[in-house]
Amino acid sequence: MKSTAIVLAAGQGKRMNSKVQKQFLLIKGKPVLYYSLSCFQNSREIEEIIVVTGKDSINFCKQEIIEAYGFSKVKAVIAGGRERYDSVYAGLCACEDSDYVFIHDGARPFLTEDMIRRGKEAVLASGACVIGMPSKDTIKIADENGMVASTPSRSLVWNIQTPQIFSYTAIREAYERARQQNMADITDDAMVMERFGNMKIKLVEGSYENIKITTPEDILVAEKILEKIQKIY
Ligand SMILES: Nc1ccn([C@@H]2O[C@H](COP(=O)(O)OP(=O)(O)OP(=O)(O)O)[C@@H](O)[C@H]2O)c(=O)n1
Ligand SMILES: C[C@](O)(CO)[C@H](O)COP(=O)(O)O
Repeated sequence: MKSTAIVLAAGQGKRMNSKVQKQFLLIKGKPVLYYSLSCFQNSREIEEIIVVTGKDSINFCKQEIIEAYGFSKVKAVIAGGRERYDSVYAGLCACEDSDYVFIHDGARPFLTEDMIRRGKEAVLASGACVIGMPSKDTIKIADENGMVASTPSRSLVWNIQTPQIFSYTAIREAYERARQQNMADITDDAMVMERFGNMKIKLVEGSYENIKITTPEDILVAEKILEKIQKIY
């Protein structure tokens, strides 16, 4: 059985507001993208990696990250699209003979082997799962006027992370159907499966440290997390 990691690094990083795209910013001397690639490279559960990046960053990625750090499982570095879901679709189209895909934000450096293993177990059992954590905050649903409409029970609310892991055939089919429709409000792959697929999605525990680097203060938080986990990369 072949598992492929699709690592997304084609975003503009507008909310980061930096000259260098956030996936290439350095945390303790290494690019953000390095950390998740390193985890997939060292994982026994992953056979190959596809990196999706901006058209203008393909050579940089190949030379300065994949060759420089010896990420031998990377099979292809391809151009993404305008939206995250376009980049995911490009990654899915680049897969060959994959049984399972781990779709991961390159902007989330701190996934772990344990998460990958838990995700693999869940996808083998159910065909679709997402990594996430129970919400620590109370969540409110707003109405169109910015007023509180309702409060879901916090015990049922999760914050969703990546990787999001699927049977390849099931997520590819869901994406093919979705692309015939309006995808404008789609923010993750589970939504594609929920709306256009045929599998129930298992929630699998990730970690509160599995943050997405989004705004400038996240880099400071990431440095602290890295100091804390003292991971040898
Ligand atoms: N067209 C896109 C948009 C996003 N991503 C990737 O999807 C992940 C999550 O997206 P997000 O954090 O929103 O990144 P950006 O789109 O770069 O950020 P922003 O919305 O601030 O521009 C990131 O690893 C990003 O590189 C991508 O591959 N292709
Ligand atoms: C996929 C995701 O990371 C799950 O939390 C998130 O939805 C990506 O959203 P973004 O707006 O592309 O950062």
